[in-house]
Order: sequence, then C-alpha cells, then structure tokens
Amino acid sequence: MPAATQKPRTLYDKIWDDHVIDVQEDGLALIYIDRHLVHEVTSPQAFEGLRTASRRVRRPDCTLVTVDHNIPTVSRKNFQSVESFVAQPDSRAQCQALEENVKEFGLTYFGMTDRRQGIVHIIGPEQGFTLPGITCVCGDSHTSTHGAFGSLAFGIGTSEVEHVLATQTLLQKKGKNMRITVEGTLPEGVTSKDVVLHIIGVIGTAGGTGCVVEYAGNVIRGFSMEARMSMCNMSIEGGARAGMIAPDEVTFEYLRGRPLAPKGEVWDRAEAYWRTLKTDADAKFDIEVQIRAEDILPTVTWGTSPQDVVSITGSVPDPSSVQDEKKRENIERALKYMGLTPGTPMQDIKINKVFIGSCTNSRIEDLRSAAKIILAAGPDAKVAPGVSAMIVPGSGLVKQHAEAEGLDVVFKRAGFDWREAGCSMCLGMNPDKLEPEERCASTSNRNFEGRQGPRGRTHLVSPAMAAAAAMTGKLTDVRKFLGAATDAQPKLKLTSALDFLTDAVLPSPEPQGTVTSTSSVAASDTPLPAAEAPSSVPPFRVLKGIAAPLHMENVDTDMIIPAVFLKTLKRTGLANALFYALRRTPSGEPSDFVLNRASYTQSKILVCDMPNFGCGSSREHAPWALKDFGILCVIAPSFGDIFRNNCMQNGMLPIVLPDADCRALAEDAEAGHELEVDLEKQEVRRPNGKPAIPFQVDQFRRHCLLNGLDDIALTLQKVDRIEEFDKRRSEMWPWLDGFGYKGNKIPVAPERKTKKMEW
Ligand SMILES: CC(C)[C@H](C(=O)O)[C@@H](O)C(=O)O
Ligand code: SF4
Repeated sequence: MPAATQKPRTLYDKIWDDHVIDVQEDGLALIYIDRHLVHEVTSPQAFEGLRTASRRVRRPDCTLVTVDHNIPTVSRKNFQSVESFVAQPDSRAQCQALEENVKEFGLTYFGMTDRRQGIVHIIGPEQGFTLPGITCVCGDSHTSTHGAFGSLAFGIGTSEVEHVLATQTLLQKKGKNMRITVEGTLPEGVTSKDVVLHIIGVIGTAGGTGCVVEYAGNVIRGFSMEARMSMCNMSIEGGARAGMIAPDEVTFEYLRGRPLAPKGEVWDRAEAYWRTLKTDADAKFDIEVQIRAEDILPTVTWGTSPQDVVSITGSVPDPSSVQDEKKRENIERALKYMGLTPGTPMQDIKINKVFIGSCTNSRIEDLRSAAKIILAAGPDAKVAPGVSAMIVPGSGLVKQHAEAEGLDVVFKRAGFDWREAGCSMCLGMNPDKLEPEERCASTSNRNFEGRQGPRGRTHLVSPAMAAAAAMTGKLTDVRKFLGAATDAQPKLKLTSALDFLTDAVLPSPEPQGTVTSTSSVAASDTPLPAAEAPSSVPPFRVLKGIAAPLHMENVDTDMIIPAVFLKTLKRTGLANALFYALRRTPSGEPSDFVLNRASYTQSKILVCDMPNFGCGSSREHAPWALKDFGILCVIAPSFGDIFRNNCMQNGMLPIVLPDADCRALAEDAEAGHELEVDLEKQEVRRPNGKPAIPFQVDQFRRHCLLNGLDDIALTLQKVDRIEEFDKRRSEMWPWLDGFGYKGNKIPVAPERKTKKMEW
C-alpha cells in the first residue's frame, strides 16, 4: 500500500502488525514473541507440561531465566547451594526445580551465585535483553515494565508460559489503544511514582482494562529510562496489561553498550528501525486521558487498592460522604483493614516498617533518591526509633553500583538494613514479611490485603517518601526535606552503570549431561514436533449448580490465593487456599465468608456483582484454586485481563455481563437457587421461569472450551508459518536472534575456587 493511503497507526499498532503470524476470522491472532523472561514461581508446571509432551524450548536464545520471588535477601557471603541457603522447604523446592529445568532445557540462567541475578523486570533492561519494538512476555504481571523501551510487553499465566516456551508465539486478541498524556511542570518532590499513582487514582484500577496504554507528553519525555520503567511497571495496577513509551534518545543512550544490545553496524540498523517506532500524527486512540502535571503532589495510598490514593497533604477519606451503598461498604472495609479513622491527616499516620525495593523502585536512581533524603536529614540522622527500614536493590549489579557510589554507607549509617537482590517484602513469599497489623511505607506496587504478609498494612509511596517516613516514623511530605537537600548533596564517587554490566561474573550453570530423555530435544535447531499432543483441558458445555454471591469490587488475585500458596509445583490441591484470608477469622477459625456457609460449600458458579474480578497478579493459581474448590464459572461485570485468559486455559468460563444482570443473578444466588450456564447456547438460565440472560464469548475460545482443545497443539499445526516468521525476523531484525552470552562477546570470569560471594 502506498504510504500516503496508509491509515495512521499508533506505536502499539505498529509493533502488533510487525508480529502477527496469522489472524483468524474472529480476530484472534497468533503473534511472535521476541523475548521471554522466566522465574521460579510461574514456570514449574510449564516445564512439566513440556516434559510430559516431549516438547523442547523453541528459542532458548530468546529466553532468560532468573530466581527472585522466593529467595531470602540476607547476605550470600556463606552461600553454598540453594539447598542449604533457602530454608523454607517449598521455596527451596521451587528454586531447585528451576535450576533443574534450566539445565534440562539448556536455558541461560542468572542464579544466586551470579551478580546479574535480580528481579526479572530489573535484569531484562539492565542487560539490554529488553529492546524497542519487541514483544516481550513473562509469567508475571509487571512485565509491563519493559514497555518503557517502546516494546509490547505483558504478563501471562503459566499455561501461556508453556505455550511460549514450546512455540515462541501466543494467541492474542488485539487490545484497545489508550493514551495518557502528562503535560506541564511537576511540582518539587514529585517523582514518576507519584505520577503513576496519581494516574491510577484518576482512571481507577479497572481504567485500562482491555487496553494498551501509551504514555505521552513532555513530562514523560523528560523522564529517565528508570523513571519510565516505574511508570510502565504500574500500568497493570491501572488495569492495562501493557504500557509503553515511544523510544527516543534517552532510550538509545540507555541501551548503547549494554551486554545484549546490538553492536556496530547492527546497532545502526536497529536504531534506524527504532526511530520509526512512534505514533503517527493523526492516529486515533480509543481512549485519551489528559493529566496536568501541576495537579500532582507527593502521593500515598490510604486503602487496599492502588486506586485508593490521596496527596500526602490530604486525609483519610470519610465513607459516610459516599452515596453508593456497596462502594461505601468497600471503603469501610478497607479502612477497617488498614486500622484508619476517617479524617485523620495522612501525615499523622505512624509506621512500623519501611521497604525500599521491588520491580517498581529498586534501581540505582531510586536508591540515590532515598539516599538524598537521608543525607538531608543530617549527617547523624537515624531511622526513627521503633521503625525497621530495609533497602533491597533490584539486582546484584544495582547493589554493586550503589556500593561503588557509597550509597550503602549512607543507608547503613542511618540504620537501614542493606540487603541482597530479590522481590523481598513486595509479596509475602520469602522470609521478608510484615507481622499482622504492622504498617509499612513501601515503594512496591500493591497494597492489597495481606500482600506484604497476613494482615499487614501497606502504604504505597515513592522511594524519597519512603526514606522520609523512615526518618520521621510517620508518613511525611518529602518536601520538608528538600530545601535542606540542596545543601547536603551526597559526596559520592559516581560510577557508570555500564562498568558493572561488563564486569566479570560467575558463569551460569552449563546445561549438564542427560537429565531425562527429553534433553535430547533441547537443541534449538531440531525441528518442532508437529504432532498433536492429547489435550489436558476438559470440555465445558453446560454447567448447572449452586452459585455463590460476592459483593466486592476489585477482587485481586492475591485475595483469591495469597502468595504463600504459590510455592507449589502442581496445579492441584489448592482448594483450601482459595480466599484463604477471607475464609478465616484473625484467630484462624472459619469466618462467615460466603464459601464457608453450608449452602455454598458445593458452589460451581461464582457471581460477583461488582467490577474488576481477578485483577492484579498473573498467578494462574487463582483459577486453579477456584477449580479445585469446584467453581468452573465466574460471572462479573468485568475481569482482570490475565485472570480471564488464565480461566479459559483451564477449561473454565469467565462471563462478562452488565451490572444489572450480575445483580439479578447475585440475587438468585443469595436465594440459594441453582443457575444453569449453557456455553453452546450462550445463555445463563435462571430459576422459577425467569428469562435466561444471554452472554457473549470469543468464538475461538468457545470452540476450544466446548471441545476441550489445547492451544499448544493447535498452534503447532502452524509450525510452517512460525518458521517462515523466524526467517523473516532474522533478515529484518537480525539483532533479535540469539544473544551475547553464547558467543564470546561477554568476558566471563574463570570458575572461582570458592563459592563464597563477596558482595
Ligand atoms: C508471582 C507472580 C505471578 C506475581 C505477578 O504476576 O505479579 C508476582 O510477581 C506479584 O507481584 O504478585
Ligand atoms: S511486583 Fe513484587 S513480587 Fe512481583 S515481580 Fe515485582 S518485585 Fe517481584
């Protein structure tokens, strides 16, 4: 088509178009995946699936693996092996399973003896594995982080992880285009974290559902890559699976010289392509949001959803001013959980803990910004009495970099605990946790109930605000420290990040010997098995049974199944974990939660009459737990995108219906009536002759559910098309094939005599 007649396209449209292998009539597309990041929590069942079907990893060269969620963040000085270092048996088993899997399938792995190890979303960009124009996935919802480079990056569930490992593709429906433009001048003390919290407050946690968000405007352009990553990271908290920012000089400058970024002439070719990656002038967005930078102040959350934000100068909201009864009850519930009284000024709220870390805010600039506030508090200032504060760098390299700048000295002198890289207290999955009712100022991204530990209370803030809270013992307006900060600049040795990136590191474990017979298919140049494997998904046709009513909005997947239950290597045995905290009183007795009531213990259907069911984390354990309990269909006004996909991968049916229909069905459920869900006829039949309610579902998904078809087997029928795409990709974007660690591009230190770490 001549350029003049081409429809103007958004950045998302362009990346999408460049990756489509095949599109079906109903719009479902098979897209190629350029980069796959893998961690220990969402991969064991996927590798097991490959093993059972004798499948190999199709593109080991485009796959990068690390361990982050389960690991303790204490010093690794005495590290000998995962077996001796990770004390908690289930966490240890998950880390060991990963090590076995990377060996068996021949994958590049940054393990605990490797300085490049860290949170999966920190290490991808750090290494230059993340590049503009790519599609990038990971079994993790914060994969949206990588969109900061102008890539299409999103989280997937474990079944989709298996699909990508086996085929290097995914079945996807194209999302809507949404643009959020931030223009103006940010007031003093306002960081990218405040901007993104403010945006989530404006659009709500379901605001971006079904969309890919492009962030635009002079404020975003003025942000560093690290600030852009913090923004894109929290796109998922705004309901969008992906966020992106067009690449520019800032992006290229960040990438140049990174270990896995293209070099020499290939770099020039890549850069020329990357420069085309911007939204055309007249392209249309489905949704546009304008944000005035001047409206944003240092921001903090008061409740149990990331949309519960208020400026630090504000107060705890008063539910009695809210008209809608269900909304009012939800606020009351959040305040009760948080132990807060309406009208309390935010700055009067005392805290017990401070956590600076997570994939949102654990990069070098975040640590510098925290150090600046600590220094501004005075040379001898200490963390407030009774407060315990920890700083967890996002990767071993961030840690090394911070130490070279002397930041660790600033932190330790002030009484902060300076830890090793990992997810740490972002989620209650490793030893770093809140005690019940402890209150934490946290730079992480989720303040869900129980997120940082059972009954723990989280206030989301920027690194500077977290540091300020640590020094005063209360949530504090960071601007109180900023005047002083200008006179107290840290006297630090400044060192370039790139020095560390090419520094000698311990080698990753080599794929070793034969682990099982499947290792013979682990080489990347053997042809794919095109044969259909038997499906493991049971068909879904008509489901008749008791329906349980639920009147909560933003039911997040942490609530459906807390992180502590994600340590399993299986997909089953999770019924008891379903809504674990809600089904128990603080003393551990069964609560009166709906699924505990005698009439609902056999429920097959769940009817939620408020929006955004299954938001948050990509954990497929959420549908697994529902299924194990016996619930095979969830009806709600809207769903988190990843949860919805995950359900269908497991032969479960998520049905979206208008609010009024959900309310009517919830009333039937309250009355203890059975409902009948008919997928063939696409209707929900009600009791007592009430008219059935019709519903819509994607035709391909319906076909797969009705017949119990397995996506991977279907995709492998298109192996010729995938191979054609491989070839085209090698010609057009050669820098995406393979990556540096296999060649001689990275100097790797000789094997060390001792296993002791010195960082
Ligand atoms: C474990 C993983 C599935 C999860 C996610 O998807 O987000 C985790 O990283 C989280 O932050 O809750
Ligand atoms: S959100 Fe937290 S738990 Fe999830 S990947 Fe990021 S740091 Fe890890």
